[in-house]
Formats: sequence, structure tokens, C-alpha cells
Amino acid sequence: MKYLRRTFVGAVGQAWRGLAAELAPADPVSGFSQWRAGQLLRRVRLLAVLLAGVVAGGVVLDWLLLPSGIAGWTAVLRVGTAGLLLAIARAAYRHEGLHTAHGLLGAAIGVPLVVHVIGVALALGVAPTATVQLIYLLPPLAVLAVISPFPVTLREGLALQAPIHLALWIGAGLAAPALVVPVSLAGLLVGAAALWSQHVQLRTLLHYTRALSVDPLTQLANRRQIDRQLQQTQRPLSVLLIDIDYFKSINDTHGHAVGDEVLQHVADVLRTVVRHTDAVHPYSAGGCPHEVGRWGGEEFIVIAADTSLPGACAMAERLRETVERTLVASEAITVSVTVSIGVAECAPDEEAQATICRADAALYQAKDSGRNRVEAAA
Ligand SMILES: Nc1nc2c(ncn2[C@@H]2O[C@H](COP(=O)(O)OP(=O)(O)OP(=O)(O)O)[C@@H](O)[C@H]2O)c(=O)[nH]1
Repeated sequence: MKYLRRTFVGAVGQAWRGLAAELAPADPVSGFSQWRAGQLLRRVRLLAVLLAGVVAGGVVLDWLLLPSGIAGWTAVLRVGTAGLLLAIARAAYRHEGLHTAHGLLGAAIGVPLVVHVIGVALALGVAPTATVQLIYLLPPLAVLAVISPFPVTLREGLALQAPIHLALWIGAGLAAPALVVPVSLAGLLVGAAALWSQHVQLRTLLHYTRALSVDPLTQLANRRQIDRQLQQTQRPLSVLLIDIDYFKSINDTHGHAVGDEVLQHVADVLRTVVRHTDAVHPYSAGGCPHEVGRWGGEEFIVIAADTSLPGACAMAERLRETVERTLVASEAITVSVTVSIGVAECAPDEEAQATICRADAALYQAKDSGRNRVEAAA
């Protein structure tokens, strides 16, 4: 067994170090050349076959060494093993070149990997033969590093460009440029996938996925992203709708370009004040940070996570006051702006859209009452 393990570790280590050497001088954004891609593919296949062999060996050991008819954690391991074998086989044989679908290997391995990790946790506690399991669980654990940027994507719902680190336990480091993208189903964030390939223009893809969620003028989250965030933010939450007062007359007096600068200025103030609030009152463990977005035209929105109405009103007052205090300097002129804000707390079982409607009603009330003020929804 020791000999087998040492042989395996040696072989995989060699393949892995080769892989690291292939990729080391690669361009961190555009990926690697065609020649390197071919080399990489051969290495991946070699590695995949090695992994498949070890995993298959583990299954056989399972059947031989464990009492027959065991369900529970061994069943979990076997299901995981089967999934992993499928993923490996798919990655190793179905794709002739590295392309986007091939890059989804990360996600394909991720699912059975989770099953494996659950299996390890259970195995460590109960099984005298846990080490047998660990021998064939080590390769998938090495791949665990592949999914390390995934939690960020899953939490934020944003695409990330990140080096994907391979080879945790062999000792050889490898940082391959990759794009981790959110995977949505019917508007719901259900997972994340890693894409890496010389054919995929990572910069373009990143730009494209970013354009789907960010307003180009203010660089705040756009309405689409805010809608998504609203679905994911846990209750309690409050919504602040912020509208610039007499914005049309700013446009009419100073021109559209100055109007754009005013929008950017207000966006900066919101971002800064809300971030500061995050730092002073850190959001709950595992929860979402407050989110600031452009709701449309001259209207902005803040989703205040884990915040009840009094806290949200205090935040709104701070925002209003800061906008009022700061002037927008544009070439030869300075413009002063104010905002009106409507605030509503999401009631238990209330749809987020209904909360936004109440915040909107409060905003109209603030406008009717003279502007440059905060109103809370009933
Ligand atoms: N510069 C610029 N103007 C925009 C943009 N989007 C919307 N607007 C303008 O924002 C103005 C909104 O005007 P109104 O809805 O009448 O509101 P207001 O003048 O702010 O008045 P109150 O909200 O009642 O205080 C319109 O003139 C739009 O053309 C943008 O991206 N840039």
C-alpha cells in the first residue's frame, strides 16, 4: 500500500510539476499559446487517467475491506466516486481541445468533490479504515483548491478573474488564469463555474459579464444586479430610494455632461458613506454587505442588509447630509445638489418589490414635503 501510494504521489507530482512548468511563463490574462495548450491537454489527460485509476482502486478497496452491505457514508463515497470518475472521463476523452466547455471541468468536479468531502468528514469520525478512504480521497482534495474563488462568486453573484491554484498537497504551485462566473437558473444563483482556456478571451468575457451587472456611468450595481441581490439578501433588510432633487434643471442649466458628473458625484458619496457604515456596523456573519445601485435615471437604491427601519433612516440622513455638504466641481463651475430619500423596512413575508413600492411612496412624500429630506414608509 505504501509503495502504491509513493508511486502514485511520485507520478502525479511529476505530472503536476510539468504542468506548473508549462504554465509558469504564461500571460496572466490571455492564457497560453496553442503549443502550451496542447502540452497542457496531454498533461491533464495523464493526470485524469492517474486519478481515475486511483479512485477505481479505492472503490475496489472499499468493497474488499469494508463489511458488506454498508450503506451510509460508504454509499456517499461511492456515489461521489462514480461522479468523479464521470467528470474525469468526460474531461479526458470527450474534448479534443481546450475550450470553454472543457473549462467547466472545475464545476463538473466540484459536485462530486463536495460529496467526497462530506464522506471524509464522516469517515474520519467513524471508520477504522478511514486511511484507506483517504488514499483515494487525496487526489480530489488536491483539486479542492480549484474551487477556492467560488465562494466569492457565489456570495456576490459576480464574475471574478482569479488565479486558480492547483496542487495543494504535492507542493508544486500553479496559478492558472481563470474566470469564475456565476451560474444562474431562472434568475436564481445556483452555482459557479471556472472557465480557463486559450480560446476564451478572459478580458472580454470579464468585461461582458461585468456589463451585465454594473452601470457604466456610475460603476454602481445596475437594476438587474440589485434585483438579484434582493433575492439573496437575508431578512431583516431595509431599502433606501434616493432621488436627486431638480435634476432636470441641472441638466437644462449646465448641460448633460455636468448632469452626468453630478450623477457620478452622488454615486461616489453613496458608495463612500455606505461602505463606511459597513465598517462601523459590520454586517452579520455570513450575511450580505449593504448594496448600492443605480435604480434608473437620477434615482439610486441602497439595500441595507440586516438593518431595521431606525438604522436605515439614520443611514439615509447621513447620506442626505453628506450630499448636501459637498459641492460638485466641474471645470469653471460648482454645482450644489440635494437628494430626497424614501426608506422602508421589509416586513416579514413581504416581497422585496412591495418594500420598494413603499419606499417609492415615501420618496414621493419627501418630494411633496419640500425635498432634501428623508421620509420613512408607514
Ligand atoms: N445627464 C443625465 N441626465 C439624465 C440621465 N438619466 C436621466 N436623466 C435626466 O434626469 C431628469 C429627471 O428629471 P425629473 O424626473 O423631471 O426629475 P427632477 O428634475 O429631478 O425633479 P424632482 O425629482 O421632482 O426633484 C430628466 O431630465 C432626464 O433626462 C443620465 O444618465 N444623465
